[in-house]
Amino acid sequence: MLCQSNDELQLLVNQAREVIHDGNVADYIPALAKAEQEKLSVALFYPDGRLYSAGDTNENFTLQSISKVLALALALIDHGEEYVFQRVGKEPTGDPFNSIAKLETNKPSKPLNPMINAGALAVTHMIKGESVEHRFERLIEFIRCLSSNETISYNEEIAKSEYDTADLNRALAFFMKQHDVITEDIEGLMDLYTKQCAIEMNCNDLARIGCVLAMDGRNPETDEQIIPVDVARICKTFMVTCGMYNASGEFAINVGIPAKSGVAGGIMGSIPKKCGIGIFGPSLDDKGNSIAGIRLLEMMSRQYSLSMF
Ligand SMILES: NC(=O)CC[C@H](N)C(=O)O
Repeated sequence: MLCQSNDELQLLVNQAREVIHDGNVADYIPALAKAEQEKLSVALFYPDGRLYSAGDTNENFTLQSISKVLALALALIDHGEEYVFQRVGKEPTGDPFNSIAKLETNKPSKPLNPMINAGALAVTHMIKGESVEHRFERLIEFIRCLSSNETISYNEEIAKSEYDTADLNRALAFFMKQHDVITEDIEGLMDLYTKQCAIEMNCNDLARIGCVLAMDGRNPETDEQIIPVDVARICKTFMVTCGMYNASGEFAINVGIPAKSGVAGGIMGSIPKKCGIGIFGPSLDDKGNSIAGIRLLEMMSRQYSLSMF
């Protein structure tokens, strides 16, 4: 049986806190280094509207790489599968999320999947709109709709901090421009991408988004089909194969659910037909995943038999 109370979750949060000091907060984006390492929160959102949560649940965090799943959904809605996958692949890399290595060795020169930075930049490039501002407005409206929260916004300080220091991402983008995967002005794309990564919410909002994906793209409360069924399926499949960076294989064995993490410490889980999970814990392991968040999911998976496999 799945979790039925906040108290059950609180016990798991207390146990998972034990590993917090085995990790570190991300600091390659300077503003992220200010995060409080001890924070930890979790929320579960069920299709019948129940929400269970524990820990620092009011704490806001930026989506970072979790936004890659949502940008992919919008690009697939905008262009369809064929167009998108002509420009970005479907295979895991086994490399760190910001690696440039396989961009050069893979032929034809396109990023291997939409969950690594190169692939995400190519996907964000595909979001339709009349200007960078309009494209960002479309993406954030989409995310407001998915989370049923009209107040979702982005963190300007973190967006600017990443924009000012994102030279590795610029390098990835310029490489892809040389190979016609990206055709727009790179500074505009970096502006859009860094704002996308800085979209902010708490674990309750994230659990609601996870639940929409779990319910094949349908908002269980309003019955609105926000994401087409096939697009939701593709997103969840990438979450399984590439969602936890180059720890996705181990995570599939130890936890066994579609999940996507970000370097601010968020993890979005989506258990097909059952529920959405939102986690925030900024202390990261050496692969860049929330160390206590992973521990929490491992314990939840065992206690509630969550693995799909
Ligand atoms: N892994 C992540 O969360 C990376 C996102 C971050 N904004 C980057 O592009 O480097």
